[in-house]
Amino acid sequence: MVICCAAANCSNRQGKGEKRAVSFHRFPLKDSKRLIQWLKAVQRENWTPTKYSFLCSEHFTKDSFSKRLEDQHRLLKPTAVPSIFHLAEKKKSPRGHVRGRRKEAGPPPGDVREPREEAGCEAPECSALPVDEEPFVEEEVGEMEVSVPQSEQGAERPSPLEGSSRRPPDNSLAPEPSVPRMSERPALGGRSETDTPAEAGNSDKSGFSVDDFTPPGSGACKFIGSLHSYSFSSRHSRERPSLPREHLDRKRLKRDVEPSCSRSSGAPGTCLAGSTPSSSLTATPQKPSQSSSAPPPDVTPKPATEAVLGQKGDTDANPMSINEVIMSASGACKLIDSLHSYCFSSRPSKSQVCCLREQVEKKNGELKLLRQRVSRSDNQVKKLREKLEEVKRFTFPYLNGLLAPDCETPKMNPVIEPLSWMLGTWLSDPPGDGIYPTLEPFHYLEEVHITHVGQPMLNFSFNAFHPDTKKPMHRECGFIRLKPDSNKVAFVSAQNTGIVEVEEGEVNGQELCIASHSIARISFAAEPRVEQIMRTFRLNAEGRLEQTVSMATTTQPMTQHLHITYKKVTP
Ligand code: HEM
Repeated sequence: MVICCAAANCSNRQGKGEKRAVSFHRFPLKDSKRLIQWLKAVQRENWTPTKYSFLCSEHFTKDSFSKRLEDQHRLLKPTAVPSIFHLAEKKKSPRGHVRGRRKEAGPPPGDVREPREEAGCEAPECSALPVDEEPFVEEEVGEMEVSVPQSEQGAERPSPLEGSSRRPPDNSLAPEPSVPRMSERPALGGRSETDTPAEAGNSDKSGFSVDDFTPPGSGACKFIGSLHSYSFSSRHSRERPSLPREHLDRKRLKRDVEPSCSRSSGAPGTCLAGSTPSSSLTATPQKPSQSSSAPPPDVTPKPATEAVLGQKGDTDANPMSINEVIMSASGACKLIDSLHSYCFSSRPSKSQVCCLREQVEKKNGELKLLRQRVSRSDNQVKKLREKLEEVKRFTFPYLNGLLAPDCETPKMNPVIEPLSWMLGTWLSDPPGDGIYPTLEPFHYLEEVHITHVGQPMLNFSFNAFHPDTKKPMHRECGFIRLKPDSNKVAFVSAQNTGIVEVEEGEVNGQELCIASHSIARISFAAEPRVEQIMRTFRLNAEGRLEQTVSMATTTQPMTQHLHITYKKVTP
């Protein structure tokens, strides 16, 4: 790491051949009031300091410094404001360097990430210093600044006021005996002396490890961690708009991971760049004795840049404005931290969603089973209905008419009105009685349908069943007509025994008396032949329909054959 002075026309940098020590001091990023004072004094346009920006001690008056009691080490006073600048002219530095005016739109000089070719840090070793030029970086314990004394190989030891140490010519990073505080610091940088940039691959090249922001196994946190990286990289890009991103990344990769001891091959423990995390901008002074009595230093690897330049809590600055610099110092990380908080707080919801999804899938499975059960039940119900219909047909065949679907009854023809009392469905009640001289008495069930369809006639059907077996017996059907404007009735019937007959008579009130007018029979009808038939229908006082049938055969005179009473079951 090379630290350069951010002042225009100042080429002071750490590690450059200097005859005298110059210390470097961070910009007071956390003290907005004083930061503005610094920026006004620096007078650099379109530039914003970052935590990697420094001013060298040449821009401060002598009274800006104080001495630490313990070792007379020079400290920048917390109220110091730079005031010594050479802004207008080019001049040759006392050390022979030409101070070129910095490019205003270029990346910040003095920034440790500044490319080597940029003004103010043009030394080729800026990004990869030879080991023997590896800068001695001392973490200044005074408030605000990191004092980075530079020493030249073989140069005289600088005064305590200007710096603190130099490295031995043999490239040993052994501490200066007069600066025990440094010698007591082991190589606590983000990497050990044997680390190589490749070995530090887990660390972001900006000096921040992805793991710094990413809890293991957390995809969301990795994303948020990338926001951190973007926060730094995007600013970096804005500061170098003319450079391709790959170029920038390559440079940053190379430069940012190299703390002052990164390439050191010196003896272990000689790396003085490894500052502790306490090297924040508000670090309090340390006594030399504290080091000797302090517990063993934390050897946990730290991100390289953090180890060298300060805590990662010191956010980089946004180059857009001073206010944004201040805001970004605290706001950006707060925002990202809040994303972390949201990330963690939202996880229970995600698990709840997963839980609910499992429940929904489970319910869907149950619903599928229920549908299968309902389907099976529907089939069972269908089969049961079919069985019931079959049972009804066999048990109460005369009820078929009752189960017939309803249909709108047409308006009755007035001609048949005298016979309207016969309309309806009738069931035998009690069973009918059959008698005849040649027969054993018997009983039977009968279902009668007497209807009309709007025509001037009645339609009838008589269906007899065996009372025990329910098997069909005698059946006949036909029509009953009325002669208009009279009570004369014609009864036309066709019987299953092979007889077709016409009976005529009169209707009187609720009684119909008819007698055979003509009887026809099939050639193979059973004997004895029916010679004459007489019937009487009446509606009795109880509202029941009664029928009486008498007949005369070739062997028997007119004798009653049937009597039955029906109970009306439908209109
Ligand atoms: C107007 C309608 C009917 C006429 C004209 C009629 C006529 C006859 C005749 C001629 C016989 C033979 C008698 C004999 O052998 O001497 C007979 C027998 C018989 N009829 Fe009727 N019948 C009628 C209605 C019924 C009805 C509604 C039943 C009810 C179940 C019935 C049941 C019987 C039985 C059981 C016999 C005896 C066995 C047989 O020959 O089949 N008849 N019927």
